[in-house]
Amino acid sequence: MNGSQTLVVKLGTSVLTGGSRRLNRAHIVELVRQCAQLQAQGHRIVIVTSGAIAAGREHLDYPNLPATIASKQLLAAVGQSSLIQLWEQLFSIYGIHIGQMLLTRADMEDRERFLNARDTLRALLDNHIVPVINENDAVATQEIKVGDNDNLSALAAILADADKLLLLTDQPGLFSADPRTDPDARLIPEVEEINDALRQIAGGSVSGLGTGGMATKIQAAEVASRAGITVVIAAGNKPGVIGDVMADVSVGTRFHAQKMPLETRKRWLFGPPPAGDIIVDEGAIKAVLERGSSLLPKGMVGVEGDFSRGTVVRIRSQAGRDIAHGVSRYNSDALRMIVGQHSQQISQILGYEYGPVVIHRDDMIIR
Ligand SMILES: Nc1ncnc2c1ncn2[C@@H]1O[C@H](COP(=O)(O)OP(=O)(O)O)[C@@H](O)[C@H]1O
Ligand SMILES: N[C@@H](CCC(=O)OP(=O)(O)O)C(=O)O
Repeated sequence: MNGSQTLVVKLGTSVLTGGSRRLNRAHIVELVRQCAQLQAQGHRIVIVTSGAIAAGREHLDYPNLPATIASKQLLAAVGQSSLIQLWEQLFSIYGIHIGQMLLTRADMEDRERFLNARDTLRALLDNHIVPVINENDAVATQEIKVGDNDNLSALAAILADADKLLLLTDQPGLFSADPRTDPDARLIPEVEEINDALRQIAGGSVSGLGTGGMATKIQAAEVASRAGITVVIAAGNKPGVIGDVMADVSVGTRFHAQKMPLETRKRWLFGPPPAGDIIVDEGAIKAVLERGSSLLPKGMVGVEGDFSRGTVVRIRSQAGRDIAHGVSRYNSDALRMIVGQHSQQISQILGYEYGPVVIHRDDMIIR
């Protein structure tokens, strides 16, 4: 549908519990209703949900546990299942299916895992299933976790190729100081640029429910806005807030998406030097350079080097000309088997497939 947008909605523990010790079902169903309405209009919605730890506490009737990481992981393991059941129940009221994705930082930093997560997310969205994402708290160690769902939602927004990221919390937006402690704090409606002065006004969470407060929301806004995604921080209990953000009605604090988003997104994928070469014919060079096409197996004439799926490789001509660099959707062994073949043959030859293209145009930088 024309004008269809992808929106990632992050709901903090503060929103899901309404500041109480239990999940506020009546409030969550209202947010689900807004999401269902937007999905019916052709938009794509991704939910990033906190609340597993709070749900675990509620489910186990507020147990007396030592203040350790293991206790939090225990609570998250118990609570995540109640939490996902709740999302499932509430979306089913509107006949919408959900798909659970539990991620860690490791899923974003390893290229192959990044691509796998991105494929799953896209497949869910293509099939009108709402992805419901949380950090995999039960297994995430200090080294591999994102640590807070604000930053996780920014990564999810990049994965989903989102237009907008909405961080719903218990305040109307970002204030000039923490409104809980400073009665003179004013709402900041627009942020053009995130700088040190702005970072300083954002404090941590004082409610004891959330993780990170406004500080992690600003970090998330920085990551997402640099990737060309508009970010809004707003109150979860503001009537019609999700629809307002989708319709660009002024609400909460809006961070402008930065320019040249595609290149920034691509750069996020790149970094290491190419791990191998894909040699292509003249037809493929024309398609890539003149028509901005993805690279298909048909245009390949050879593969050099050993690399895994998700690795950055060079596309070059038979004469050795550097054409483009891009993320290969297949490993080098698989590519050697499908050199020169039609895309329809891929699954027959390999016994599996990751789609018809070898390197997608969105994952490619022309040299
Ligand atoms: N400059 C600020 N503007 C608004 N809120 C702030 C600011 N600095 C700190 N905060 C605090 O951040 C809290 C929201 O973050 P947090 O408790 O982590 O909630 P969530 O569960 O929604 O992520 C607010 O309740 C507020 O006390
Ligand atoms: N993953 C954790 C939430 C972590 C988090 O960032 O919480 P919040 O600040 O409330 O968004 C959970 O499900 O309890």
